Amino acid sequence: MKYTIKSKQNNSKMCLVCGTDNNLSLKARFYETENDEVVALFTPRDHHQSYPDRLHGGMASAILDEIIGRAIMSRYEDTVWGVTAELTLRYKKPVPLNQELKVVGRITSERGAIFEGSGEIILPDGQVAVSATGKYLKMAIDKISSKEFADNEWFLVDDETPVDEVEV
Ligand SMILES: CCCCC/C=C\C/C=C\C/C=C\C/C=C\CCCC(=O)SCCNC(=O)CCNC(=O)[C@H](O)C(C)(C)COP(=O)(O)OP(=O)(O)OC[C@H]1O[C@@H](n2cnc3c(N)ncnc32)[C@H](O)[C@@H]1OP(=O)(O)O
Repeated sequence: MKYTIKSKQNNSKMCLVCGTDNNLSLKARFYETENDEVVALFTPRDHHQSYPDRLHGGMASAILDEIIGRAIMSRYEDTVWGVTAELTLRYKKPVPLNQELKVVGRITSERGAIFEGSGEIILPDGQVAVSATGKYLKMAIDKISSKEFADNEWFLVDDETPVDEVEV
């Protein structure tokens, strides 16, 4: 499936998944698509491994958690944020290291302060390696972060080559 990209989301400095200044981070980039999903591109490295040549399940969980959490921001132009209350994973195939991988996530339901979503890590051959469903509680940004933090540590990183489409 081909996803048309609408916009790129911000990165942060220290997040384990999207932190640009965190040497251990997955350094993932996140894009909002025309069909209201979020797509991430990332390349797991040797320091993210569990068994040799295999991404640690906790790291797979981390990026799936984040992509669902980011899908709600996409729906509300960054005015609604969430914290994870529950996350369920299904590890179907080993996730390789040192190859660019794609992740897709979306919101599946919203009622009051709770939203739910799902996401998948997709292998280069198109197979789903890990899938997740999660439940989140909406939280005002001032309960999670300060204005100073947002001003200094939440920013857009321009791509050297702009990403207009992602084929998954
Ligand atoms: C512009 C500034 C930018 C700053 C950002 C910078 C960097 C960030 C970088 C990247 C990230 C960007 C976006 C990614 C977004 C997300 C991805 C990562 C998210 C996380 O990695 S986040 C860390 C892990 N996560 C936590 O740190 C949560 C810890 N935990 C709590 O903080 C509480 O536990 C809480 C708030 C969950 C509940 O607390 P509470 O006291 O409000 O709970 P309470 O009991 O009152 O429940 C109220 C209603 O929620 C229902 N409810 C509660 N828990 C439930 C559950 N598990 N399942 C089903 N329903 C549940 C109740 O049933 C009730 O429902 P009802 O009202 O209908 O009765």
